[in-house]
Amino acid sequence: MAGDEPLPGDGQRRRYLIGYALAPKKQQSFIQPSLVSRAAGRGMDLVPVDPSRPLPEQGPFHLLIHKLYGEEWRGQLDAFSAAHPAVPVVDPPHAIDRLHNRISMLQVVSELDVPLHAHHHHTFGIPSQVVVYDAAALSDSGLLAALRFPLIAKPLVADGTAKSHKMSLVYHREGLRKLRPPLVLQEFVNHGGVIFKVYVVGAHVTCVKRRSLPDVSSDVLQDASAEGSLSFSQVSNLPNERTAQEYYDDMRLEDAIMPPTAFINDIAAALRRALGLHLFNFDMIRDARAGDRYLVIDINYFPGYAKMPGYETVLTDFFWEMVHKDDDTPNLNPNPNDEDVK
Ligand SMILES: Nc1ncnc2c1ncn2[C@@H]1O[C@H](COP(=O)(O)OP(=O)(O)OP(=O)(O)O)[C@@H](O)[C@H]1O
Ligand SMILES: O=P(O)(O)O[C@H]1[C@H](OP(=O)(O)O)[C@@H](OP(=O)(O)O)[C@@H](O)[C@@H](O)[C@@H]1OP(=O)(O)O
Ligand SMILES: [Mg+2]
Ligand SMILES: [Mg+2]
Repeated sequence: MAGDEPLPGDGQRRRYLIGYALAPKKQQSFIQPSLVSRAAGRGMDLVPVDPSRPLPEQGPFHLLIHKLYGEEWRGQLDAFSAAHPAVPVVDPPHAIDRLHNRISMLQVVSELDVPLHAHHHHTFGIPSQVVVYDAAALSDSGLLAALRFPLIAKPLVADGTAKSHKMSLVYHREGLRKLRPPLVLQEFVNHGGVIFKVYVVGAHVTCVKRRSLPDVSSDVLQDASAEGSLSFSQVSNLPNERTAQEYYDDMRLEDAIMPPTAFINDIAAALRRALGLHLFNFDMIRDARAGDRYLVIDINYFPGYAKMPGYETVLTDFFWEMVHKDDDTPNLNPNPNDEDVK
């Protein structure tokens, strides 16, 4: 049974079992020895879940974290939650689903309730965009009338496959012909080549700067002989080898000013509530045309936390909060010094 029984061999101090169900690549990046030992020092053991075996044969778990998809896995989680309603599953599949479609993903941003008066002239939103389901719609001038070039064409589905990250920058109408719907056509907004990635882990929020696509000049847009479109994939996640151009981009990255912390925290908290998720990040750009206007362009479930400074501490605190969520007695010492951490 998952839950309150002390585990065998527990000794004096109660231990907690945290099951993780992750794809091999994710497991390799996220489950670092430094995270495992920090969590162990707080009484929490991270153990891999084998999704092909029934969950009741594994565990007993006090918390399940996962980034796996498919009907079978969903069935396993539903059965687990029905049997152990008190054990948190981070996060519920139905809440994650919303991030698998680039329209529903950003819709939530437009509906957020953030007290903007608290943030002076800072505002946020999303770029103008339309969804295109079939090739015929690409030549529908009515549909495109609402958009200004350049555009970014993004696959409608964001399901973690390499295909779902393959994008095109489209400079003019001709460039639309090569595209394969279903996709989202989104206005490309010049933003100084820097993107802000905001990592959310429960109530914790960290914002980091990353390199982004460079601004598109009006010369490029007016050059009728230029290629109509340019393909790319995961620009903000590129390896660290740098060309001269990238070296220059890095200098711009250092110079870029972070958005105000309170502004970011309020958007993150509102998004967390609206999405019903604990683990996600969102990408924000600063609209170069409009001073302090920020646009959310992407939201990712369970992103690459190992790239976040101090991730071991942040994630360990989060696990601790989750396994103690239903404790009756208020904990007087929620942040004890870590034990056994080398
Ligand atoms: N509307 C936009 N205006 C300007 N640049 C954009 C816009 N949308 C995306 N970009 C650029 O393209 C990159 C990829 O877009 P997006 O983040 O939507 O893709 P993704 O594949 O989901 O990324 P991730 O790896 O973060 O999941 C962004 O990091 C940013 O550099
Ligand atoms: O490892 P995963 O497959 O989860 O890849 C995720 C990747 O994290 P990684 O750095 O650990 O690869 C994330 O990077 P950051 O935003 O944190 O930079 C981001 O690109 C997500 O969109 C990816 O998730 P996907 O959209 O593909 O599901
Ligand atoms: Mg992104
Ligand atoms: Mg994404």
